[in-house]
Amino acid sequence: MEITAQNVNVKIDGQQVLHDESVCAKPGRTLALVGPSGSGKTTLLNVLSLLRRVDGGTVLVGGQDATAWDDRRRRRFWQEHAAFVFQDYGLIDEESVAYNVALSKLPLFAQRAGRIAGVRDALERVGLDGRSAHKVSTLSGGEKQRVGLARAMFRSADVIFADEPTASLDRNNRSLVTNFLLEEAARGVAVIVATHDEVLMAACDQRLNLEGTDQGLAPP
Ligand SMILES: Nc1ncnc2c1ncn2[C@@H]1O[C@H](COP(=O)(O)OP(=O)(O)OP(=O)(O)O)[C@@H](O)[C@H]1O
Repeated sequence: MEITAQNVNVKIDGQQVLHDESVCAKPGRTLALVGPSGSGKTTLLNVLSLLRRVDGGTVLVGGQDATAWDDRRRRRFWQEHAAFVFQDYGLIDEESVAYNVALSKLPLFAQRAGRIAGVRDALERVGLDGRSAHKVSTLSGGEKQRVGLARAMFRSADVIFADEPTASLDRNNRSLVTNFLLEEAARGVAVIVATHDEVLMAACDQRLNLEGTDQGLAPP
């Protein structure tokens, strides 16, 4: 699913955070939003994922103008098409790891049982097999991040939004996240990632530098 921002402007507390930014994330490609701290990477990621509304410009989702979509329409997009790999994003601390991975995708009994093969596979891929019954509140920050990744694997989304997905991980787990994002792109997903991680940004095939020029390598 293609996600496009056209001349997007965002002001927060009177500060112009995004100024006429344009970018296009395509199915099967990885787009890295890069730039120094405070340059607006997370803000642009939130705009592209419809979590934040714009003060000017247009956001197109699959060719449709999504700029004025109401809450119901945006929720449908998140449920049907998107996966988020955000730190702590949407994890329910008091529920089990399996429940958090399968959230809203399985009948209740199956979520509770945590025995579904897809959940087990996803947890295995992120190195959390054996932890499925543990409460998320008992996990470390990096482990929680991997639960978010397992959830994204389980969802089979059309577009993945990832905010600093390798922060607070060790080298092995950084590679795991990077490989996952590349594999998802290889199967046709549009991957959009805000990152400071030079290895991850180098692995992406398009980069938007928010503090200057577009260094995109991919043709439009
Ligand atoms: N909710 C908010 N309230 C006030 N200011 C905000 C808010 N969200 C973002 N900003 C401001 O917008 C600017 C861009 O923030 P953003 O988080 O998008 O940057 P970033 O490039 O992702 O930074 P980092 O690399 O540090 O995560 C910053 O100056 C930040 O202070």
